[in-house]
Amino acid sequence: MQQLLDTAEKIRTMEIRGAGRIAEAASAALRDYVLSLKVTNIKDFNKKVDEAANILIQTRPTAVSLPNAVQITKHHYSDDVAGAREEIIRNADVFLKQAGEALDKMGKIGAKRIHDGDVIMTHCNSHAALSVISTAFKQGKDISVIATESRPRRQGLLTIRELNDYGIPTTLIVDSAVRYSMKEVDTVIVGADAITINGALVNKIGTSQLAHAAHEARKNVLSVAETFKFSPNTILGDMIDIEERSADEVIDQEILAEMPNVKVKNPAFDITPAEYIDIIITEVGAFPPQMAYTIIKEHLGWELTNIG
Ligand SMILES: O=P(O)(O)OC[C@H]1O[C@H](OP(=O)(O)O)[C@H](O)[C@@H]1O
Repeated sequence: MQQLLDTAEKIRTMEIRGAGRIAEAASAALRDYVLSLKVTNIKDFNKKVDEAANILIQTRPTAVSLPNAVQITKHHYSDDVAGAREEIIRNADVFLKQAGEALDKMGKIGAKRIHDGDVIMTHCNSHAALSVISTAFKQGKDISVIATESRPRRQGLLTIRELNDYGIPTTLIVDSAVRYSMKEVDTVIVGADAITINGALVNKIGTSQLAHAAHEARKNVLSVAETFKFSPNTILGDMIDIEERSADEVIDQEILAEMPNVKVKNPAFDITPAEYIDIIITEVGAFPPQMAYTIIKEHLGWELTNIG
């Protein structure tokens, strides 16, 4: 259990971050947990697995990849412990393999949307978006990138380092320079923490103003999202919970304490309506956001049948 708690803590503190990475870490943690679980009764086994699953799911509320990965991993049909354990281990191994392959597939599909000479704007640090950008570059396309800083945690600094290592010409801007810089941009490429049934994109705070500015300037907006980032529960009327993080990510607590009339809001994500997104690149193809229902039914439909 300690190993699983350590992974949960790393996800909560964002030592492990990125919607895809937290899903993979959670799936692996659950697999390793059942490997070490010493119970003989299937009821006890299921109870323990559910408890562990909930610990992982509760670490971060927004990225739906996390509960989806946990559900995919823990779902089994066995009525004995050995069989259930085997199924869960297999589920995790398949999920981790497919998640790795998805990045490559999305890279190849998305790169078709990038042309020689394109200037791409990206936000935060998305491994999925970077897969598309790096694939296009490796194909020999002459591209450059404008990357936002992504306050308050400045994940943009991770992005520019990775782009630099690929050898891709990159410009770093502060988040408030997005609209000013849009005239130079051909295509906006971002990741996703969740896609809702109405095709809305939930992603790092600031994504919606970037997409709004792109829409105004008639520039393309691509989101790169594995199918496990689509939210089945939004079909059932649930809303995506937007994570509020601590004020000290934004301002020093001591300075804030000097100003009793001031409070800080630090939402980690925002919602971009479907009409500002041209296409969502998944590992099974490029879809308009309006096709979210089909993707959920075909790839995550199991969860709907699970809900009473
Ligand atoms: O799965 P990949 O594409 O890596 O990341 C997807 C999204 O996850 C990140 O969230 P955070 O930094 O964990 O809060 C960003 O919002 C990013 O766009």
